[in-house]
Amino acid sequence: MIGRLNHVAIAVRDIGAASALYRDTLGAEVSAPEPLPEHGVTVVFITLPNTKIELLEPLGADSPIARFLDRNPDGGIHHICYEVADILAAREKLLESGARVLGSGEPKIGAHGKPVLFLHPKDFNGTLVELEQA
Ligand SMILES: CC[C@@H](C(=O)O)C(=O)SCCNC(=O)CCNC(=O)[C@H](O)C(C)(C)COP(=O)(O)OP(=O)(O)OC[C@H]1O[C@@H](n2cnc3c(N)ncnc32)[C@H](O)[C@@H]1OP(=O)(O)O
Ligand SMILES: [Co+2]
Repeated sequence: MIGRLNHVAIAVRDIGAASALYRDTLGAEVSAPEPLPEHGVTVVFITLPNTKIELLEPLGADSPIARFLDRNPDGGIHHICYEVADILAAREKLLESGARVLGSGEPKIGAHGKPVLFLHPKDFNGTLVELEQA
């Protein structure tokens, strides 16, 4: 079902400082910050030769990453995103297997303009999984 690793997301308190670290210290290609109110985050993408790193800073009072940062004050790896060819077919198969699809269960449009879904970390070895339709 899953294909390429689309991105690894890191939750941060200060996306400006984290961007500067990747750009100036690690010499990476870093995008401008983009606020995504429907996801409760501001996002920056770092393009690597084989995948991307997604930096996430909380946006708004109900950000889904606020509690994560309370528990991990220095930030940390928040989720991994795998590509799937057909997100609705993937969802049906996962639900049949007993996995929990987060939120309403309906895909939202993600940072790349494509449908995304999230799977509960307790069902995937303690790792929050995002699926993005390729
Ligand atoms: C930029 C757009 C998009 C893209 O296109 O790439 C994005 O990536 S948006 C990214 C932000 N959006 C989301 O994360 C949406 C899905 N997330 C959620 O619905 C929630 O964050 C969550 C996963 C349900 C957790 O919510 P929270 O309020 O923190 O729940 P709990 O505190 O009750 O935690 C329950 C349990 O799960 C553990 N947990 C929580 N988050 C993670 C995590 N990121 N990785 C691993 N484990 C996690 C938490 O520790 C709790 O464990 P216990 O204490 O043992 O019960
Ligand atoms: Co993501």
